[in-house]
Parts: sequence; C-alpha cells; structure tokens
Amino acid sequence: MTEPLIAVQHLGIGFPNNQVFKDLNFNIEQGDFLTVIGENGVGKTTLIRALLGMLKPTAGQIKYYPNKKAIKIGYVPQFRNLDQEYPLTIEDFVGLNLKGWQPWLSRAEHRQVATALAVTNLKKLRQRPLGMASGGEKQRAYLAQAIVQQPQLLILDESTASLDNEMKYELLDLVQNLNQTSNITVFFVTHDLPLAKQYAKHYLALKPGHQQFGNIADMSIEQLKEATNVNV
Ligand SMILES: Nc1ncnc2c1ncn2[C@@H]1O[C@H](COP(=O)(O)OP(=O)(O)OP(=O)(O)O)[C@@H](O)[C@H]1O
Repeated sequence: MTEPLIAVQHLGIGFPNNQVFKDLNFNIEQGDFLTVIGENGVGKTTLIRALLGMLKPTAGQIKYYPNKKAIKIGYVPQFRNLDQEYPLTIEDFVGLNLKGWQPWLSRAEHRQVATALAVTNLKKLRQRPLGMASGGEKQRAYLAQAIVQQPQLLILDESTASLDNEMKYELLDLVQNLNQTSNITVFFVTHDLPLAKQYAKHYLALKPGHQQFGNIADMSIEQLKEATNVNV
C-alpha cells in the first residue's frame, strides 16, 4: 500500500441550505494521478476549496501527511480569458508565484522559473506577453506558474476544457511526465472520460448523493459514464 498524501474521511461540506457532500471518503496517495469526474454543480470546485483549506468541513476531516504545512499545492484553474493587452511576459507571469517580501527574484528563484519554463516547453516563448500566447501556450504558462514552487500536489481544475484535442494531450503528457519523473501527485478534475481513462491511476466519480472511488483500470468508459452521469 502506498502512503497517503491526503486522506479524506467522512467529509461533510456545504453551504447553508446546501449540503454538497455528506460522507465523502477517499485517499490521495503519494505519486497518485487521481481524476475527479462529475457533472456541473456536483461539488468538484467545492472539494478543491476544501482541500486548499478555504472551506471548513461540517463533518469529518481532511488529513494531510506528514502535516498540512508540509504540503505545497499548485493550482491550475480553468482557462482564464486574459485579453491581448495583458502585459506580463510568460516568464514574469510564472515568477509571480515566487514573489515574497521583495519585488524582485533572487538568483535561485530565477533558476526555478527557468526550470518551470523548460519542463513546460516555454523556454523559447518566455519573452512573449502572455496575452499574445495561444490557448495551449497560456495553459502551459498556468501549469508552469503552478509548479514553479515545486508543489507536492498539483490540482488541475478542468484545465483542458477549452483546449482542442491535440493541445489537451500535449498538456496532459507534460503533467504525466511531472507525475512520473518528479513524483508530483496529480488531482485532475475533468468531464473528459477518455482523457481521464488514458492518464489517471485512480478515479473519484461523483453523482449527487453518491460517490465511487477506485482504480481507473477497473472501469470502462461506459461504467464511468454510469458512475458520473457525464456523457462524452
Ligand atoms: N459560495 C457558495 N454558496 C452557496 N452555494 C454554493 C457556493 N459555491 C457553490 N455552491 C453550490 O454548491 C454546489 C456545488 O458547486 P461546485 O461549484 O462545487 O460544483 P462543480 O462540480 O465544481 O460545478 P462546475 O462543473 O459547474 O464547475 C452547487 O449547487 C453550487 O450552486
């Protein structure tokens, strides 16, 4: 059995008059590639907010190993529609996640930015204003920004939803490479069942009032559809 990085135990979470989860249980193992699949409104973003510590559980708990402070989390959001005027270069944008108390980056931080740009194939584009980048390049820049701090856990929140097929697979190949070579644990929220099936190790299927967790190899696309009500 692989060690858990995060254990979600009997988790209840929700809002006044809207209990989104009542008794949610699953583990995120160290080095896992977990996909979370469910219809709009089933609670995927709520779950991410709970993992990030932004929402307090109404029941149960989220346990972090060895502890919450030790786990850095990188977050890649859904596509953000930055307009063409967005002035920061891709390199500056990636470095934003490292800005501490001083407005400039140290030499070590510049190296971290260079590494994040290299692993996301953005080295040549680093001086391009982010607003002028293509959709796929923007998503790679968000990925680079999320990994620049070398997180243990990378959360991708429907990050491929707006990309065409080729770009989706390109992004997920990069993520898989990070998962396999840097042992970054991946939490991948998607509606795309073939993509989930191709890249993930475990799945969490969400339907209102019903959750299912397991090895994705044990599930066909038809069974995933059934478990999630998501139709490709
Ligand atoms: N701040 C809030 N206050 C009250 N209800 C909320 C709040 N945020 C979300 N909800 C409700 O909680 C439920 C789950 O929402 P959530 O955004 O987590 O779903 P989701 O699965 O991420 O959906 P989508 O795929 O559309 O992003 C929905 O019914 C939503 O209306």
